[in-house]
Amino acid sequence: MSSSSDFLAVLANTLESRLPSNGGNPESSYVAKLYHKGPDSFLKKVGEEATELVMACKDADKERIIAETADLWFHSMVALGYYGLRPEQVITELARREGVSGLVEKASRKE
Ligand SMILES: N=c1c2ncn([C@@H]3O[C@H](COP(=O)(O)OP(=O)(O)OP(=O)(O)O)[C@@H](O)[C@H]3O)c2ncn1[C@@H]1O[C@H](COP(=O)(O)O)[C@@H](O)[C@H]1O
Repeated sequence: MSSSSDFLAVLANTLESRLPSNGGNPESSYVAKLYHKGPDSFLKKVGEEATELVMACKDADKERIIAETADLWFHSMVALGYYGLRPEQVITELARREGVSGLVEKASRKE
């Protein structure tokens, strides 16, 4: 397989193709169905998957942690796609933060 970010880009292209404006069919596609129903449908899933990830971590169940993280990332990407955003933009934001301690960044906000 190509790099992880390439994979995310391919998945994002698939999600984009499921938008109503691109002819996504809610009868044959789970993502198109979410987009057809509107933001509440996938925002609810983001909340549910985050909670399920917390529970998997509490149980220290590594297989479930991976599966629930995949569900959370996937539904977050569905949200990104709906708002016309790309995973590359999230990766760019994380890269921008690279090397900046969270403690230092937080302290800089208090000034
Ligand atoms: N990565 C995923 C993916 N991960 C999870 N899911 C679906 O997300 C749904 C919700 O997961 P849950 O565990 O909450 O299952 P559930 O209890 O049945 O959920 P609900 O009934 O409440 O929706 C399930 O139907 C999963 O199959 C996914 N559906 C699609 N993809 C990707 O999106 C692409 C496009 O999918 P379609 O639009 O369906 O063709 C696919 O080719 C995949 O690459």
